[in-house]
Amino acid sequence: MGVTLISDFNADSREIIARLKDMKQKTLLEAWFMDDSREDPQLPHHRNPCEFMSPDQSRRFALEVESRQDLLDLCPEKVENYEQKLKNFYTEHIHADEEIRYCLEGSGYFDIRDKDDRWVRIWIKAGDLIILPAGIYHRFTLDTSNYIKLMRLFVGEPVWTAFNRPQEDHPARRNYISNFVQKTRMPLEAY
Ligand SMILES: CSCCC(=O)C(=O)O
Ligand SMILES: [Fe+2]
Repeated sequence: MGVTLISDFNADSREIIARLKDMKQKTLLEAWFMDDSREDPQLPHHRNPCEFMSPDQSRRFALEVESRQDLLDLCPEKVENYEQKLKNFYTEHIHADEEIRYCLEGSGYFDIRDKDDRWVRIWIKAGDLIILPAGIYHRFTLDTSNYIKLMRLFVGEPVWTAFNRPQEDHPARRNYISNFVQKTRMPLEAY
C-alpha cells in the first residue's frame, strides 16, 4: 500500500505539500528482490520463488520538503526524446540530494540496491510517495502499463544531475555508505 491517496490534484500544490509534510512516516511499498534476467525491464522480474521485502526491511523517513516541485507526465506522446529519457532513467545512478517522487497516476518501477548490492524492485502506484536517500544507487522504468504521472519534489534548489555508477568517491555516496548502509547492518534494536 502507498502512503496516502491525494485524488484532488487540482488543489493548490502547496496544500499537497503541506499534507505530505504531515505524514511522519512512510509505509512499506510493494517491493521485491529481483531476478538476474536482462530481459524486458518493464516486466516485474520476480525471483522464483518470489521474495518480497519484509516490513522490518523498510525504513522510516521524516519528510521535509519545500514548495518546489514539477510534474513529469511520462508517456511517448507527451515527452520529448522519450526513448532516450527512459534509457537514462534505467541507467544505474546516484544523486547528491534525496530523490522525492509522488505518483499521481499510472505506475512504474524504482529499483534500488540493497546493502548486499542486490536489486530491489519497488512498484509505485497512484498515491505512493517514495524518498530515496542521497547516494543510493537506483534506476527507474515504466511497467507494462507504459504510463506514469509523477510529482518531483525538491528540498531547496531543484537539482537534476545523475551520476552514473561507479561513484564510490562521490561525497553523497560516501555519506550514504557511512550513515545508512553501515546502520542497516546493525541489529534492528540498535535504532
Ligand atoms: C521518472 S523519475 C525517476 C528517475 C530518476 O531516477 C531520476 O529522475 O533521477
Ligand atoms: Fe534518479
